[in-house]
Amino acid sequence: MDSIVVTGNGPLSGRIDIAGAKNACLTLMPATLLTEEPLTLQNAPRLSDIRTMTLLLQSLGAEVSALQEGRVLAMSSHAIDNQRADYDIVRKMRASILVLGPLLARFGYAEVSLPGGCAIGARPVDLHLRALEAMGATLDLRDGYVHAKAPAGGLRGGIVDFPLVSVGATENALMAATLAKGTTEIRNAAREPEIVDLARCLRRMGAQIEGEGSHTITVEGVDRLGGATHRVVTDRIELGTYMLAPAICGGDVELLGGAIELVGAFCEKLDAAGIAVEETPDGLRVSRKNGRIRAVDVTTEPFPGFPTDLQAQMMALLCTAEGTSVLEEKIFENRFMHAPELMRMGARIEVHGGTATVHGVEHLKGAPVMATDLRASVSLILAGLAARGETVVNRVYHLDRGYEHVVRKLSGVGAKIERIQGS
Ligand SMILES: CC(=O)N[C@H]1[C@@H](OP(=O)(O)OP(=O)(O)OC[C@H]2O[C@@H](n3ccc(=O)[nH]c3=O)[C@H](O)[C@@H]2O)O[C@H](CO)[C@@H](O)[C@@H]1O
Ligand SMILES: C=C(OP(=O)(O)O)C(=O)O
Repeated sequence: MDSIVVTGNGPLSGRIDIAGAKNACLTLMPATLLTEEPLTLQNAPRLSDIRTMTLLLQSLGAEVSALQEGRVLAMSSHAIDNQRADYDIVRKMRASILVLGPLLARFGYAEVSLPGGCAIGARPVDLHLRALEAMGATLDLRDGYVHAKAPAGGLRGGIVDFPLVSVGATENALMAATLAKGTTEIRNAAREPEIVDLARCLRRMGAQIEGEGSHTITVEGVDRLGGATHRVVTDRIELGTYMLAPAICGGDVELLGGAIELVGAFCEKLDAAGIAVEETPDGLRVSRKNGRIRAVDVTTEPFPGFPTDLQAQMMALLCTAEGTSVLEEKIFENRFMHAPELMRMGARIEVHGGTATVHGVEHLKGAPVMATDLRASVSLILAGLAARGETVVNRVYHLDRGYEHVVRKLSGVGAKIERIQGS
């Protein structure tokens, strides 16, 4: 298995291109299932999760071609001949559940393997299922699969009232509602930029949607959707991750394609920690002058709050802050697995349930560490950039799910980082 070797070597400077969002692309791709006309996505990230979604769509009979070195995905679902999403693919990626709503809405039937738990938490899909039931679907859980059936005549609009905010369940409900008969109101909807991006793409395909980005989304079902070409929104998590690179080891880096509105709550915490962020014509510039980072407290929340997907990376920064920071993880019940690995590098962290208390130390020391999930992996790389000596991050396949060309991007701004091929 490959590993990444990072050696702390001082301030960074230069520019990093931020890719299209993994989490937007993973919901835009299943939207192809809603129409027999072509859907083309531009600014797609080149990631293993995107390849997994490609395989899943192809297993259903969709045509998916990666053009321009993977930056453009040309898809067509005119010949879907299978409505069963198999365990072998679904188990690799939780976002696979996002084919359920579109398949059910267009074909009236779908079988999708339950994705199961994962390292960061149990992550049930009950809210996805409740949303589809509110549109008249009958669901049966058998042999580890969800067997979903629409009523005769297709899904019907209804009230989907989520008891808690779920990004994926909002996406499934939104996609299904576009082809349901009548009006669907999605209450307590997620407001993430990826939801807004999905709604914009669906609207280009002919859907009638209002209210995306607010708590209530209203969808007027249409008989059919057409094709579209859509540019995937910037990846706010990749953006935040690379904003932390100059924050953690000093310097001045411009993030091309970045925008404050994607990372508002995160920028407020950087400001409190003493990191300067300014808008430029091409994106955002982050700089850190001399002196230590200040400790800050962070609580993860649904958008527009501080994202759980940046919690691990923020913890890496706070390990060397002056003072004590408290991080509260409110979205996933087991998302501090990076803490013991950071402690191997000399960090002082105490974890009690969903709270991690980080006592800042002067500096971290390089060590061999193990990546446990996607964002944990990159937090260890960030910590390694600021540590004294060499850090070897093992098990980097998690990283390939969500970060394209991480070595090229970071070495382009002066970091000492290389990938070692495993056996
Ligand atoms: C592919 C993708 O876009 N992944 C993102 C998406 O995941 P995902 O869509 O899976 O996350 P959710 O927003 O659904 O999860 C939020 C919380 O709701 C719970 N829940 C969710 C669904 C459900 O049916 N029942 C239930 O109890 C989850 O266990 C979790 O505690 O949003 C998360 C929260 O911002 C991000 O960390 C993930 O990177
Ligand atoms: C948790 C993440 O992704 P997924 O929902 O695909 O597991 C993530 O992007 O940090």
